[in-house]
Amino acid sequence: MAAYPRSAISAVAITTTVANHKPSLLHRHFCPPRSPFLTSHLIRNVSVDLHNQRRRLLRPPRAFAVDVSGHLIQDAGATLLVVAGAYVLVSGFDNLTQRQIIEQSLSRKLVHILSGLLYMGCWPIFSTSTDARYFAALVPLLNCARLLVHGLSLVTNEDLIKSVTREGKPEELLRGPLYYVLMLILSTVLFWRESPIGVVSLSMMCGGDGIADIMGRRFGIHKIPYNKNKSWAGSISMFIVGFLISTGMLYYFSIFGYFELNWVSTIERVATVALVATLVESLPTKGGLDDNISVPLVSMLTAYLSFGFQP
Ligand SMILES: Nc1ccn([C@@H]2O[C@H](COP(=O)(O)OP(=O)(O)OP(=O)(O)O)[C@@H](O)[C@H]2O)c(=O)n1
Ligand SMILES: C/C(=C\CO)CCC[C@H](C)CCC[C@H](C)CCCC(C)C
Repeated sequence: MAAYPRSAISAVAITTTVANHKPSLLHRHFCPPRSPFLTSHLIRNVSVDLHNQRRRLLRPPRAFAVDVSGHLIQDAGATLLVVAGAYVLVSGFDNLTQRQIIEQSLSRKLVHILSGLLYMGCWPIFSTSTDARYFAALVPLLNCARLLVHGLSLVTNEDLIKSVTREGKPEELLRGPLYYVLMLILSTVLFWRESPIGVVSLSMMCGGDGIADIMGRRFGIHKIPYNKNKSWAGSISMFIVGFLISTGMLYYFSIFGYFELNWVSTIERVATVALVATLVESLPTKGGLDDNISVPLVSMLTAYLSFGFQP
């Protein structure tokens, strides 16, 4: 850094800010320029017109404004896109159920598996702004409002009821589906894409718990000794698929650089979370906690204890 005249460094910082719109302004102000061509070019400019360069030095707030409005547009666009995606998913499964291509119970579980996983899969399209998580959380929040309005029968929407309830009663929207979107909001705001805790917990709730139902209904002949409503097929599937989806999602987010993981210890930790979540899901819960609350919460606690808090 000492090799560069201070004026040239500031000029480069401002020029690169306007040209690149990268997130950290401070970082760019204190890093040497990357291109030697750019440096010599700017040094020439600076020596020719010091007055103009001083005027440019007064402009960082403008560059900052460009960054902020860029993030705002990106986050608002991403939110709209994901809201539309959620609408298409629910209507699409209603359509498949109406045409009797799939049963209502399968549609409900596929919406359960896909909506949360696709929602997480969309997180990288949000900006690097600190507010991005709140924009993302708007999507389950809007769905939460939708479930409340229809669950309380203030408005009737057959599509939503057919694709996400078991018996087709509006009040069912106020249980499993509502808890599900509340957990999406909680995890988004608390952990976002920056911590493995939220990613693993939501993967267990969406992928693990969802597959336990699908496999348990089809192949669940052998029941678990302490719970005649659950089967070995359901629980073993939950453990294996929950583990695989969690690891896959962690890998996906690590590709974007949101966190770096030691894969040997990560695999052990994810296996622990999957095991604890599967055990909790297999317990008898007559009138007790819904799986959409117990599975993500116990996964968060176990992941917190094994990964440590990485907000
Ligand atoms: N470990 C598991 C989990 C579920 N199932 C089967 O999957 C179906 C649904 O289970 P579950 O999700 O626990 O039922 P509910 O809580 O009543 O429904 P939901 O969670 O979908 O609201 C049942 O046939 C159950 O036997 C299973 O065999 N083994
Ligand atoms: C049936 C469900 C739970 C019962 O166990 C899931 C209910 C899902 C909600 C009605 C819809 C949630 C939508 C997500 C917040 C966003 C999905 C976006 C994506 C791009 C499809």
